[in-house]
Amino acid sequence: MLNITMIGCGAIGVAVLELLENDAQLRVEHVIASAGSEALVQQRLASFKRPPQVLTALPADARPDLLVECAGHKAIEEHVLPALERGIACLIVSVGALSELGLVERLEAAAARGNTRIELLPGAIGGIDALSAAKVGGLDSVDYTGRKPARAWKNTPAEEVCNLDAIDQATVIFEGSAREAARLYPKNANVAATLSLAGLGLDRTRVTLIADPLSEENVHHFEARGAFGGFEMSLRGKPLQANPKTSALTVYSVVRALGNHAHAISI
Ligand SMILES: NC(=O)C1=CN([C@@H]2O[C@H](COP(=O)(O)OP(=O)(O)OC[C@H]3O[C@@H](n4cnc5c(N)ncnc54)[C@H](OP(=O)(O)O)[C@@H]3O)[C@@H](O)[C@H]2O)C=CC1
Ligand SMILES: O=C([O-])CC(=O)C(=O)O
Repeated sequence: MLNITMIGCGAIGVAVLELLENDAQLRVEHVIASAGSEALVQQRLASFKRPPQVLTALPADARPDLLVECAGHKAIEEHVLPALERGIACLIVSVGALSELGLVERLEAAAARGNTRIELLPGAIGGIDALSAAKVGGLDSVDYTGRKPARAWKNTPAEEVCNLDAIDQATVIFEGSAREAARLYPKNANVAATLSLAGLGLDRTRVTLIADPLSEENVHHFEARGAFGGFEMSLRGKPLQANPKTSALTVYSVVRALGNHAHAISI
């Protein structure tokens, strides 16, 4: 059985724990919460048969098989980098964090010192395997459009672009590079960053973000062209009730990735 530590226990974390509750091969022993949020997280876990222990940092002697980040950009600096140094393999969903200059190199160096690995999870998008394979032959362009219901853009810079409560049609709230999208919309542009890291990079991947009051889905659409030919995909994700910014597929992506570490055949 794999012993897992999870960072963050919000919409994604709780849903992952629910799916793993009866899993014979994967066990989340510890959850790392923000300082001051331990009691709240314990409350969220109260109905679990064997709730994980809630901590605010990984104990010095803890050696989980895997550490999975489901928290947000700041958790990479705070928890993932030190865990890598200690040789703990890490899975990351807040891929947009890697848009910060120098962070990719710091993660690589920490993993090399710890002789371990980092896995960036596809989260709310699919087709990352095809895109990163296409990159081997050379890519010419990758264009991504992220469309979410207006409420998903609350408390983001989109509020300065339009009145999210008043718009009655789809409204473009951002056009630019994936690097800038990830900086401005950390909770909404992880897909943009993931596509960039798999494909043309953060500065050459073109991003359009749309607030759509007529949509109930988080729609991720991208088109890639290159030596391999062309490829486009549209993924219409259902948002999680607990957090409309986040698609349910992100939860399944975490469970799939953890399962791939435990099962004899990974797919
Ligand atoms: N790759 C992808 O496709 C996607 C990635 N994401 C990423 O996943 C993250 C989590 O999403 P979601 O669960 O919906 O968000 P939530 O806000 O529902 O939950 C995040 C939880 O993590 C906790 N947290 C934040 N920072 C830290 C920290 N440094 N250490 C420990 N706990 C922390 C928060 O606690 P508190 O509020 O008490 O700090 C909160 O409980 C998002 O921020 C986003 O970056 C999300 C969707 C898709
Ligand atoms: O969950 C989603 O639909 C994607 C998301 O928030 C992101 O790209 O950060």
